Amino acid sequence: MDLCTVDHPLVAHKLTTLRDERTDSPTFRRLTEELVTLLAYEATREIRVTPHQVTTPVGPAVGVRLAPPRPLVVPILRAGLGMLEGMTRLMPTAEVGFVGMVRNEETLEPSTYAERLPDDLSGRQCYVLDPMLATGGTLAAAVRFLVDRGADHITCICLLAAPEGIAKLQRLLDDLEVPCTLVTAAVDERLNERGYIVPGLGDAGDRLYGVAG
Ligand SMILES: O=P(O)(O)OC[C@H]1O[C@H](OP(=O)(O)OP(=O)(O)O)[C@H](O)[C@@H]1O
Ligand SMILES: O=c1cc[nH]c(=O)[nH]1
Ligand SMILES: [Mg+2]
Repeated sequence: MDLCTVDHPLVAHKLTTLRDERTDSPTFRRLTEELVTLLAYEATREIRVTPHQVTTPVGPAVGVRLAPPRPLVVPILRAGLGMLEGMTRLMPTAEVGFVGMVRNEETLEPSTYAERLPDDLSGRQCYVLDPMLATGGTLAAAVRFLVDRGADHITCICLLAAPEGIAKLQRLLDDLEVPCTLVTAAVDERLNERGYIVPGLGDAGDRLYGVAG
């Protein structure tokens, strides 16, 4: 798995406000969308295009357009839903599939409670959205799921990643035969004893949807 940490002052600025415990839910949601749009620019570098000719008011121009089949964007519910709008704004023709996963806060093991994806993902480029890569269990299971369905190119977009989670993802996806890239705004210091990213931003799902603010 390739790792891309997006090093950009605007990303760092927005991420700092996102981390701030005083940032309320509406602002948190808006910043999440803005950050995803910035990360998506990097994350879609390998998106497949095909030559396409148009006529400008002055004459013919050869350009490109996205190649079929349409890319698939997969937010991991619940927190990943906060990233969907920011992604589809950049790629409005993408198809969207959903996976609902929750981490057991005692064992830190993920379980899947919902899934709505195309049955056959052969030849599809997939973009998995989840703000937090902590122990890595959730994202590893989601990537496996997509590859088992035939996806042949996977890009995961996270806002924050822990070194432990990146290492686990590398280990668990070692045998993957399709290209897989992780794009993140930052790699933080470590996980705490409860599996939370330090310094992180707390519980992303709660800050997006759970806590009034
Ligand atoms: O890397 P891991 O250790 O597996 O943890 C990361 C997962 O935890 C969070 O979701 P959570 O389980 O809290 O569900 P939620 O989105 O409904 O809040 C986060 O959005 C990831 O999906
Ligand atoms: O730091 C963390 C770890 C898992 N899930 C979160 O929302 N935050
Ligand atoms: Mg949560």
